[in-house]
Amino acid sequence: MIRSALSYPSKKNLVLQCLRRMSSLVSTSVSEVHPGVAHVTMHSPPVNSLSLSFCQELSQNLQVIHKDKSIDIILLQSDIPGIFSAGLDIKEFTQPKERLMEFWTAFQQLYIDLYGASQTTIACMEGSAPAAGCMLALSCDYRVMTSNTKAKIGLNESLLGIAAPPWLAQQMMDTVGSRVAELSLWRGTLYAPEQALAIGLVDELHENPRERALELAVAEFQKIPRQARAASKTLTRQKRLKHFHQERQADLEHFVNFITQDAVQTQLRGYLQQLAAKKNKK
Ligand SMILES: CCCCC/C=C\C/C=C\CC/C=C/CC(=O)SCCNC(=O)CCNC(=O)[C@H](O)C(C)(C)COP(=O)(O)OP(=O)(O)OC[C@H]1O[C@@H](n2cnc3c(N)ncnc32)[C@H](O)[C@@H]1OP(=O)(O)O
Repeated sequence: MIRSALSYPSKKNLVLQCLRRMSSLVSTSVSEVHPGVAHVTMHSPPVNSLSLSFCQELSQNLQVIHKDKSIDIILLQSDIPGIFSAGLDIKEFTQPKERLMEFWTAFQQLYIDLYGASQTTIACMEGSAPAAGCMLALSCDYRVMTSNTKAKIGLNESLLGIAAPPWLAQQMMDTVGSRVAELSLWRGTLYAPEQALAIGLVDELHENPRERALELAVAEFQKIPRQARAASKTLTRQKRLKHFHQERQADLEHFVNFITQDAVQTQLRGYLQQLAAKKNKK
């Protein structure tokens, strides 16, 4: 089910391209909520976990927006209460090798499309963002998180018996500094909003992140000339993206070799069982 609320008819280009996709897309929608400002809304119940098709769809929507020169700010949000994104779909890790490769390639592409977006991007987190959910947020330029203490954010991969890929670990280091990242990576720390704010993992807490993000976009960010925002992003991100492209194939091989190890597969199955058991206890 795709929900599209393109409220500015003048943006024909964006509208038409999104409408064309509506028949095949199921988990994200795009809507222009203010001139130049687009919401990208994730809706893949129960927890917006990033499956192969979800990664591909999100990427495609971002690519459509990238081409639309009338949009200069993207607000990434979820409409599942209490959840931003649960990170990668763990069930994908148990698939055959060819599918694993396709999956990781789609996840890499999503990183490129979000981290490399020329538009200014704001993550509006009304709920938890573990692991690759945190990657989505780290790839944005600005992060507004709910002040609800039930929400958590961080890189918890080590608790699944795996590790974040190097480029995600690097995003964490770039954002919170090496030492805090180092500790949080091996501990798999998930931070409550106040803690996340204290270490600089998020930029602001707000009881209504969507409202705050739109206010920031219009009252603050759009006042800075678009080309200056884009050029500033290039200054800070170009080197990382260039390196990523150089290492992309090696990263893919590394992922497949790592994830297909028997010990890792056993650990992941155990983690999925823990999640199911937790749900049954509720
Ligand atoms: C030099 C050496 C380097 C080595 C590294 C090399 C390469 C890299 C290798 C690997 C990298 C792999 C990278 C991984 C990044 C990831 O994103 S891993 C995913 C991590 N995510 C999580 O741990 C989140 C787990 N989920 C939760 O904590 C909670 O579900 C929640 C998000 C906080 C929500 O809680 P809530 O109570 O609302 O919901 P439930 O827990 O009841 O869940 C509902 C339903 O959803 C299923 N589910 C939850 N999360 C996932 C998920 N990530 N994938 C798939 N399914 C998920 C859960 O099982 C329930 O399912 P149901 O019982 O069938 O309804």
